[in-house]
Amino acid sequence: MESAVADTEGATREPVLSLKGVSKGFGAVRALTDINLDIYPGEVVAIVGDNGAGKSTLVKILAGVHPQDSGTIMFDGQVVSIPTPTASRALGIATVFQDLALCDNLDVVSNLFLGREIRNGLSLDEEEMEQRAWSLLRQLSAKIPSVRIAVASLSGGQRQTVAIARSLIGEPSVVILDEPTAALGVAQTAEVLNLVERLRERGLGVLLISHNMADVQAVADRVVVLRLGRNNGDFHVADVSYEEIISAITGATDNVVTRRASAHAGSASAAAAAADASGTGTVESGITEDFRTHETPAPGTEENPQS
Ligand SMILES: Nc1ncnc2c1ncn2[C@@H]1O[C@H](COP(=O)(O)OP(=O)(O)OP(=O)(O)O)[C@@H](O)[C@H]1O
Repeated sequence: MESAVADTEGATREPVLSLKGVSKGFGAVRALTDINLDIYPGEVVAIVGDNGAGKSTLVKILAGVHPQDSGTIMFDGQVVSIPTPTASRALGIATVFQDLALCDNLDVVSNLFLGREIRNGLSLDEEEMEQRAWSLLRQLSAKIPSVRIAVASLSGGQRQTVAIARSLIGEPSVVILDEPTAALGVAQTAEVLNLVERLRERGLGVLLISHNMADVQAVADRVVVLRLGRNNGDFHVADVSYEEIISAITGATDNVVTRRASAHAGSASAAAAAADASGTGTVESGITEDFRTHETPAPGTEENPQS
């Protein structure tokens, strides 16, 4: 699936990461079948799909947790294998899992440099690490009150920020974020989405796993839909509607979201017609944004045989 594309200046770009026909099974369960995916430098690609669609399995293959059964992974144009998490990091893929893997009792500097401490002779160079920590956090426009406080005392958004900043210490080319806003409130979510934009500005390829369509539409350039372990859509976010993404996720063109959307469109156009007649304003759609709240195939049915 790898293909060069022309950027706005006309220069061709190659994907930094490219998957071709990647499949993975667990016993009788086909978690992924023939997955194709390209990520370009400076691009945020959201992976969406219902529960069990295969998102975590895809992340784990790229993070070196599970090897794929078949298919090819290319990184910077070279075919690679990713047998271990160390191999994934060494290639330049940084994965921030939902648990963040921070040490709560250690301060921000210690967490950022954990396992990659800077030394001055035999002792740790605390001053250098502290300066680099501030510099990195400033580049990310991160709002961290002090780099010398224990991570336990930070908010959820700040913890996510520290985990993402730590992933950058190894200077990766691709960052994978697994549901980075799942446990966050509105303001903290906005902070993390700002951070994702900073990653894109640094020229990184970002793979964002998300269940939240507002996040996807706010920050992603492209959205790739997985359904029952297969590719089921690859859209430019600017060109696709919320209802089209939901249809690709659920595999149905008729579901509660699309029905509500057309009902809203119907009442909106009726209201607009009435407003036109009376000279007053229009009506906006009020569809919910987390697609998991909508109809999904029941486990064990033909629609969802894997559950
Ligand atoms: N280690 C495993 N052993 C057996 N089956 C697995 C394993 N990991 C995943 N699966 C199965 O693979 C399929 C894809 O699961 P996966 O966790 O990748 O989906 P997901 O899209 O991340 O779902 P969710 O949104 O619920 O996290 C599911 O049917 C799941 O039960």
